Amino acid sequence: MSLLASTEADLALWPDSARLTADGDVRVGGVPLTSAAERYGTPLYVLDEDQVRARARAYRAAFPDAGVHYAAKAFLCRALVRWLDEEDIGLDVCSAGELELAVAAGFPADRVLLHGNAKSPRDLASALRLGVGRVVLDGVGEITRLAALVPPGERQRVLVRVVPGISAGHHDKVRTGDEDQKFGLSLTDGSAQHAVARVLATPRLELTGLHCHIGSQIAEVKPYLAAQRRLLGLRARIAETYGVVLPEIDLGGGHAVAQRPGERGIDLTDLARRLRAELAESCRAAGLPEPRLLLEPGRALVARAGVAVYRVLAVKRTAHRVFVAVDGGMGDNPRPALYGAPCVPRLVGRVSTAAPHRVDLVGRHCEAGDVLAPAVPLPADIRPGDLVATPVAGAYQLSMASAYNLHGRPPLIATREGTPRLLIRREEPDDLWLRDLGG
Ligand SMILES: Cc1ncc(COP(=O)(O)O)c(C=O)c1O
Ligand SMILES: N[C@@H](CCCC[NH3+])C(=O)O
Repeated sequence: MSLLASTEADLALWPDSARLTADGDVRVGGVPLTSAAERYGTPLYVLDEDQVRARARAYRAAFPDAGVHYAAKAFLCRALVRWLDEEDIGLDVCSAGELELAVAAGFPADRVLLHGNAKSPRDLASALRLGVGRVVLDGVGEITRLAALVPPGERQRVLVRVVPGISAGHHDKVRTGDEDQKFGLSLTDGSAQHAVARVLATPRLELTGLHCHIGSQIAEVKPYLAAQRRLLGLRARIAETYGVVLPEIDLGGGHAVAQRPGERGIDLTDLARRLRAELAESCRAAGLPEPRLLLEPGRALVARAGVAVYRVLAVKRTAHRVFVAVDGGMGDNPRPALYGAPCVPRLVGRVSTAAPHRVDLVGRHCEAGDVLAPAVPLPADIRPGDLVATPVAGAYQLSMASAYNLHGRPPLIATREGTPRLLIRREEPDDLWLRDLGG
């Protein structure tokens, strides 16, 4: 990133509501970050409710006939679940914990999909007890385990997760469409076809469709078209062999957002148009009715709505570097350490006329690798007590946060029309000690 790009520090990556004020503060959802940091302490996560709702509406507008299921692993809390329900978005969960929280918040279980490459007995029992809409089968062994739990006379709707042989995404660790990884059933070695045959022969399961998820942070449309083609090919063979026309295909999530200045996220309108055109063409050629499309975006619904706010605790100059250490780090945002993911900080709360300097923005955890952003420009006069905020913080930060070094996890507030609401309180040392029974 050039030094200039950061001094200009436009708010393109920030929520649409973000406004710079004359004194160097930034308002998000009408709430000044300095006053939020004063009131709730730092590190602090801020989620702009209107931004989440706007993204949900953008999906509904681009995919009016599809089922859009938010991938709860990106971030989950009860208020968010209610906003999504109001915006007619379904959910994708991957544990009993996520499912139970959503249902406790009033989310209708029949609009939830349950995922997991290794579903526990509790995951499956919870899914059946709460009446989850669909279980996405990820292995042949799961077929009998699930069927055995379905009460007599009832049927559980399921999808089969297929490995389409197409992978994409920002890092090897999140590419999931290739052969020889832990997710899904291979088309190439026949496992997917075998699972389909088994499900069709299992009276307590109803196969509604095929699923794939090729990876995360994908900005191009082409990999989705290729994956859709594979699923439609299998669907056509199933129709030929068994006379069963599956009513759904699920292309998973993975839609990219801009994480750096100048970057672009996926173009939803283009994605929708090209998927729909190809779906229509392929089904016409096969002489089959079109299936309903399901999608599972996580990041693309919430990432840009989130901002993380930190307080600078220390500035250290060494022979070749300047370290700016904040009161968070890999505990609340493990993405830079895990994937080298970008993080674009800006000074908030005062105007600095000092020239930008390259610094390493680091956390306060006991690891040399606790670097939030290496070699990023911040004003040369940055000092302890300053606030630094990082945008695009709404996905896979708090949901992947840990209490490493017994620093509790940060709170999260929602902002809307100038009003902050505390949605998740700070995790205090007491919360952590309570689990330690001392014996
Ligand atoms: C099965 C499945 N669906 C959806 C998602 C959501 O991905 P993203 O947040 O990149 O949209 C994931 C995570 O990558 C996933 O594993
Ligand atoms: N946690 C990953 C994406 C999620 C992968 C889940 N299948 C990231 O931050 O990029």
